[in-house]
Amino acid sequence: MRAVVMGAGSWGTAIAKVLVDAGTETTIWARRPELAERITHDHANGDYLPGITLPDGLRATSSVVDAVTGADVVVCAVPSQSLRANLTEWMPHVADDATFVSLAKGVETSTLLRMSEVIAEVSGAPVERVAVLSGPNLAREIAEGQPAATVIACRDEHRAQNLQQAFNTGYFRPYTNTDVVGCEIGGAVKNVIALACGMASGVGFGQNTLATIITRGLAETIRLAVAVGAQIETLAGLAGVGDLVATCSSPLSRNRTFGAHLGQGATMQEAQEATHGQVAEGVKSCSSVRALAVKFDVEMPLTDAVHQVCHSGLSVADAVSSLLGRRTKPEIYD
Ligand SMILES: NC(=O)C1=CN([C@@H]2O[C@H](COP(=O)(O)OP(=O)(O)OC[C@H]3O[C@@H](n4cnc5c(N)ncnc54)[C@H](O)[C@@H]3O)[C@@H](O)[C@H]2O)C=CC1
Ligand SMILES: O=C(CO)COP(=O)(O)O
Repeated sequence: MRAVVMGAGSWGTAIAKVLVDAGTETTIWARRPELAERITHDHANGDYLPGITLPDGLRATSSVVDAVTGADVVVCAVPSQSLRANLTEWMPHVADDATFVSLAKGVETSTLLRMSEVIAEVSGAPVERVAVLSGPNLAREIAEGQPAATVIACRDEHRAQNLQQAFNTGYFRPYTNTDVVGCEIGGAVKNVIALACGMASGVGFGQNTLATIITRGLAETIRLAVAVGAQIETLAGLAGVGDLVATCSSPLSRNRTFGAHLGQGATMQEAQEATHGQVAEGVKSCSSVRALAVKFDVEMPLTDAVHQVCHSGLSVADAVSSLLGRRTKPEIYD
């Protein structure tokens, strides 16, 4: 099996290292030729993963044709809102029977499509050839070889099992799942909830508040996921609660960090500058997740609040008051 990782940001680079460590022949595509050079010659990607030594076996290129030609597995490692444009450019060079793996955690704002749906639409591939990799996987920890597990979801179980072998190392343990919808909704919504946790910690609230946001965030994630067609068990797994807890608790999370700046009183622009323009997917996905919730008639108060803070100028303090001022209700309802 020959894999190509399209995108040499933090997660693309870490997952390329995983693939090589798993014994899979791997190329990584970087937009900038100088970055491809550095990965090839210095075995480093200091912009995204400073201090990490990449394996000698990892080949890098900035040529799309060179990267994609002959690849059996195309791993899509660019941000959600730019996946469509990137993939459109790559497609003329992708093999007819290639398998796609999406790493992106978001929902397209212009169409409300999940990333696997965007891939199927742009590539014309049947959904059985599109997989998703998602779990509690902060890139830096994985690149350091810290143990973690993940989920590889694909409607074609046999394909998921082949991918499981391609990504399986002594420190990175993939489980298979056929519930692509559950994994994708879990991954997209946890970024929004991580923004809320960041806001709370930025304000100075403690663990009770964070646990409340994580738990109620999971409740609204489950409501949306099930409405869209997911299995509830997936949200109790690595791509649901696992990723939610990791992202909401870790200072390494870009979404949580972005939210923390807002909680400390920064404007959106200041938060963007403070996080050096790094992608915090939840900032855009809170709009598409909220729109999906409206479409499926699902109540998502935390997502609503994050959306209003990020896009309607609501202050974090007012968002807190409005969340706590809602009518009281039972913990469990449909
Ligand atoms: N960093 C992490 O710990 C994890 C990230 N993810 C997801 O993986 C996806 C990629 O994330 P990262 O690698 O962390 O992002 P990143 O910001 O570190 O890197 C993005 C890569 O995409 C490239 N790119 C191509 N077209 C682009 C465009 N139009 N705009 C911006 N960048 C473009 C950039 O050059 C860069 O190489 C995201 O959806 C993220 O949510 C998932 C799990 C872990
Ligand atoms: O998806 C992630 C961990 O699983 C990374 O989260 P951030 O994008 O918030 O850094």
